[in-house]
This record gives sequence, structure tokens and C-alpha cells, in this order.
Amino acid sequence: MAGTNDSVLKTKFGEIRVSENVVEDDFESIPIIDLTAMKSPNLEDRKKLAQEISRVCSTVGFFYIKNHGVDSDLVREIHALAKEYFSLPLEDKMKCFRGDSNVFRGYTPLFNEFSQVDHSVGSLCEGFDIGYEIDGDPERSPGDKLPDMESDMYGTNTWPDAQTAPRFRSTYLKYFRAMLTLSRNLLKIFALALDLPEDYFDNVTTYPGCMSRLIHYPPQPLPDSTHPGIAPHTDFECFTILSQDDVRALQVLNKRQQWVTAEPIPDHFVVNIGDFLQFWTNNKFRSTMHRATNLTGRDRYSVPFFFGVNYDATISVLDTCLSKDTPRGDKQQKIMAGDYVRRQLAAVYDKPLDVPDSQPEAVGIQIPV
Ligand SMILES: O=C(O)CCC(=O)C(=O)O
Ligand SMILES: [Fe+2]
Repeated sequence: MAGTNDSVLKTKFGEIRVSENVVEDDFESIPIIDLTAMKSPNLEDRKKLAQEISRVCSTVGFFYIKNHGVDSDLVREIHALAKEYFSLPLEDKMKCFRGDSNVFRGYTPLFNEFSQVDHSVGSLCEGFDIGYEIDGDPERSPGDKLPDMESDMYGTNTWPDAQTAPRFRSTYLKYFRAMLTLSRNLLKIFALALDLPEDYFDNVTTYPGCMSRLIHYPPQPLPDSTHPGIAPHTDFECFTILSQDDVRALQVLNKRQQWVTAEPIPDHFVVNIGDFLQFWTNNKFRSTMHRATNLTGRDRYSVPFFFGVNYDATISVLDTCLSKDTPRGDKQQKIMAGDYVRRQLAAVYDKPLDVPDSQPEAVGIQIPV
């Protein structure tokens, strides 16, 4: 029912009416999942975990993970790195300007990332993006080459020079490797959750199209939707693993269309489903809308890792997600991972599209918000 404090939110999938009253998390909205069983030698334990994840992904699309196996010192290091990097003078950071990269990597200054639907809304955050490279993949060896794949989303990372930001590259790639390992392990549980063999996605994750960002949100003076920390959006890839510091800002849209704060919890990551898994699962898993609003008066740092599949992999509804209510024709709708990500990044970074017109769009697949 429409309330007095409602507003209409434009999204890339249509308009929805949301309540502007931010509610506290009751942990039903954003449950905590213990990943201990992910490493269990017993398949039944892993299946049980998969069932729990399946339930949460079909209802909320957001959850915290604990006992994930990532070293807490490494998490501290990456946050220290972010803080150090963003405190550099703007001219040093601009040497890695993301606009100079044809694969959207490098430094984005304040107000240069736009809402997915409204380009007049620039986010009150600065970021540094890196993407997949061989040295960031523990399953590849130094000297291996990026594959000669069709997608033009593979490319090189832009790094600050060692004098400006010592240890930046080595620390960030160490973190990227840890996230990639965790993601590949999680994807096996997702496969079980979808009644598929654990290795089902292995052949589309040999050179996975992943990206990571360091983000700095200066304090936001007012709950002002003209310059939100990050405007409401869904993520593009399979899932995102987010490390937050202790400053609250992340808000998740629940089923009652209210914003719920995802409180930072020490040693936990926040995981959310992205668009690929929603397409793949025929909308069974939810790519949930979220935003960041930092009204704490403190600087906030966060580090998302976006786990995608090989950029030239094709995504269409999984056989296990077709039902009598979903016509087989839905299987004909396909998206190529790299094209989809390029289009979405171009939309938020305002870069001219250079994707050929003939590439399929994900328009046929209905995404309920
Ligand atoms: O910083 C956060 O809490 C969220 C970041 C986010 O949603 C994104 O970068 O896609
Ligand atoms: Fe996001």
C-alpha cells in the first residue's frame, strides 16, 4: 500500500514504488550463512548448505557469510590500501583515470559514476577498478596468456606506479586471488543448489570475467538522492562478495520495497546475487536492488568483488530452471557475458558504446524487482 513517505524509483527494469523509511535489519532480511560445510568431504553436508543458499537466493538475494576461509589480515590490508590510495592528491590518482581505459579499469573521481537509469545523478564516491588478469588467478601460472576469446572485455589493468602507491598491485592481486578462490568454491555450492553437478560451471570459469573495486564514500551531508553514495542498482555478474569497513551505508531493498541497512559485521562478507544468476535461473534467484548512503559523518571504504563467468560464455536459462510455467522458448534468449557487462558499465560510466548493434540484449528476460 502506498504510504506518505513513498517515492517512485526508476530502475533498469522498470519503475517501482519504494518507502523512504530505512528499517533496521532483522536478519530475516539478510541472513547469515556459515560456510564451514563448503569444505566438508561429505556431499550431503555440502548439499544441505546448498539448500540453505538456494532458499535465501530465491527470497532475499543477499546474505552474510562467515567461516569463509579468507585471512582477516588480508582483509585489513586491502582496507588499509584503499584508505592510503584515496588520500593521495587527485592529480596522482588521475594518472590512472578510468576514462583512458577501454575496459573500464582504473580510477573514477567523485560524481563520475552515474545512476543506471538517470545520468544526471552522479555518485558521491570515488573508486578504483581492476579486472581479471593472469596474475590475479591462482589457477593460472605466470607466463600464461589471456585467451584469444571473442569478447573485448579482457584487457590490462591500470596500476599506480610503485613510488606513488607501493605494494598496491601486489596487495590488490593477492586479495583478488583470494576472492577468486572463494568464488569458485561458492559456485560449486550454487551448482548443487540448482540441482547440477558441482563442476557444472567449470568450463565457463577458466578465465572468469571478474572485477573488483576499492570504493571511498565521503560522508554525505543529507539523505539527498541527487548525489547518493551509490544510486540504487543491481550488480551485473553472477554474484558479488563485498567487504565493508565498520561504517554503515549499504541498504538492500526488501520484498516490502523498504530499504534495509546491511550492518557491517566483523569478519563477515556480504554476498549478493547479480543479473547473470537471475537470467540463468529464470528469475528463481533474485538480483536484488541495493544502494549506499553514508550519513554517519565518517569516511567509508568498501571492496566489492564481482564474480562473473568467461566473457565469451553464453548465458541462457538452465534446463533445471525450466518448468511447465516457463515456455521452452525462453531458452532461446541468450546473452554473452562480456557484451552484457560492457553495456552495463557503459551505462554507469557514460562511455560511448562500441558494442556492435547485432549483439543480443537481455531484453527478453523479465527481471522482477
Ligand atoms: O559499497 C557498498 O556497500 C556497495 C557497493 C556496490 O553496491 C557496488 O559497487 O556495486
Ligand atoms: Fe552493487
